[in-house]
Amino acid sequence: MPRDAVPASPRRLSALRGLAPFLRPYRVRVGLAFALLCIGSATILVVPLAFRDLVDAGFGRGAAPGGGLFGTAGLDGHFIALSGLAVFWALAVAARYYTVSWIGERVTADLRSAVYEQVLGQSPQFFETLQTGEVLSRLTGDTTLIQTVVGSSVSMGLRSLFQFGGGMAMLAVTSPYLFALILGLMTLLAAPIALIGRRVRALSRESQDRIADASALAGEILNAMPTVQAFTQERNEARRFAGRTETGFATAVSRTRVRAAMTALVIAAVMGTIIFVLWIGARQVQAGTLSVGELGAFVLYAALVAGGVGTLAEVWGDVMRAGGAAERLLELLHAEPAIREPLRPEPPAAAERLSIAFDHVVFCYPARPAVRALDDVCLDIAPGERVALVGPSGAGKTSLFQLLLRYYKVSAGSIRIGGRDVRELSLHDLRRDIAIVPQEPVIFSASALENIRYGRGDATDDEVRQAARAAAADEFVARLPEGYGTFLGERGTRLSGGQRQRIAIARAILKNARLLLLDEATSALDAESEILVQQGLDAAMQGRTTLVIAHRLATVQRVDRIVVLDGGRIVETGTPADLRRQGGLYARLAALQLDL
Ligand SMILES: Nc1ncnc2c1ncn2[C@@H]1O[C@H](COP(=O)(O)OP(=O)(O)OP(=O)(O)O)[C@@H](O)[C@H]1O
Repeated sequence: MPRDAVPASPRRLSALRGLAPFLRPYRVRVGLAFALLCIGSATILVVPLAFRDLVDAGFGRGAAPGGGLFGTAGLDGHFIALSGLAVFWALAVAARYYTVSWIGERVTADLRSAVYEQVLGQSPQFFETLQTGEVLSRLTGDTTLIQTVVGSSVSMGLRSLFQFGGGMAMLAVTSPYLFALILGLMTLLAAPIALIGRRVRALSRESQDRIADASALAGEILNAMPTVQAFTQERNEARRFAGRTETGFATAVSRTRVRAAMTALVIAAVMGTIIFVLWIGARQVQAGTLSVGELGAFVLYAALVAGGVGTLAEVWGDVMRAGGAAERLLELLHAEPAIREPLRPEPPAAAERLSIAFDHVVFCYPARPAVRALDDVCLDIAPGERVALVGPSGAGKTSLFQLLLRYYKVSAGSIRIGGRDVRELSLHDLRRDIAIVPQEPVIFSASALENIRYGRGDATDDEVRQAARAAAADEFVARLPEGYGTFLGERGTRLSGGQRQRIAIARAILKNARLLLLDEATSALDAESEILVQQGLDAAMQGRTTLVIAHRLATVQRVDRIVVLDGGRIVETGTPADLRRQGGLYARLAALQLDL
């Protein structure tokens, strides 16, 4: 079901209350806005009275002495007073508009930042179930809805409510008979207009959904352009998009048709009522039971009431939609990260080199609780030792890295770094001690310099260059059009796979952490650059506890120990030479790869 089509429920509206903490810091401004709103509304309710006196004093029989709004002022006096009222009203409206919009923008900005910060603290498990596109749409679309409501709809609604309530009261005071007439006509016309209004709302939601469909399709396809072109699907994709746009057009047209009919009905109803009341009122004026000014004031109040009702209907729709938006945002805001920080974290170990210990570690991914990705893994790694993890695809090598970084909770057993259980360290301290080169390096849309500096924000330009040299990245970066200042494009699209990998290695070297994790760090490199990068990595591994995942066994011949994983279990450990002698899984893999 499209999310906007969810019917209104009290729960959705009460979600708006969850926004109160965001308004609280600005309560003085909120109070000011409310005061301005009251002043503005009161002023507009006085205008028809002034109008009545003006007409009666100027053109009619003259106001009763001392009975008008401005006492016994003459025609000029009335005009001056009326102009004064108009200026005052204009100023009050402008001041209210500014204050309320300011609050709306401020609250939206605070809400966006708060939600974003909360999302950044979530563990990877969170992103497995919630698509990033969904988070983005909540951050932009839903916050904009709330901005509309806080920054204008609520004040418009309150103003219209005042206008409606005040107008009705003044109508009753000005002429009870005509008021009763109008009330009767309005009740008669309310039902058909409300019915059509509901249909318009449903259709406009539908047309929004159709637009969202089309842009979702475009988003996916634009991200996959090389594939689309390689399979020469441009025409098909254009047709698919045009199809969805057409559906959107058809929905929009049927909405417009209903809306046009409704506009005709509303105008006819409002004008009909006014003309009818004017007619009856004119007869009363003729009969001398009503003054011309009173009739004029009555019509003005009737227009105010009609305007108020129209705005209230519109605002109600906005408020309902904002209720849904608030619900979705608060859901993100109150999402508890699956990985909890310890209440009283231990300080990290002080040693220069850190040991790692996996103690009977069992691990199932939350998405597949029945499958053990790691099964009773026990592994002690001495400080400064270099250990290679090898094994077939899906054996659980990357999962070990994920657990070291505490992206997930172990299902059983424990992991210690430098003697401290990872659960007792703060996530910040734990991850500060780990430099990782992931399987698929991430390049940000920034310069080469900034991309490497991501490893350590306070590194000098010289330190960045040194790290780049160690990762054999210096030479290719220097040849880029603007050297280190070259913009690398979104997701690093302007680099080759091997170049991306070297940037990631330089970043990890620059971080200079006590543990180094390499996940197939050199898989995308040609033989020549691999030798260069390997030299850089060898330098980086010096004196550092290092875990290397490698499929190509040639790259891990110089490590201290090889651990062979299969189906989530450690099946062999030893030096490369030992393992070949044992004639197990490693020996088979080595025979395939090294002895060709
Ligand atoms: N997020 C996840 N949710 C559920 N299962 C997962 C997830 N990530 C990995 N797995 C599963 O866990 C098992 C181990 O995966 P892992 O990535 O650790 O293997 P690997 O040895 O690193 O493989 P490769 O060498 O291909 O990278 C695989 O069967 C995989 O399908």
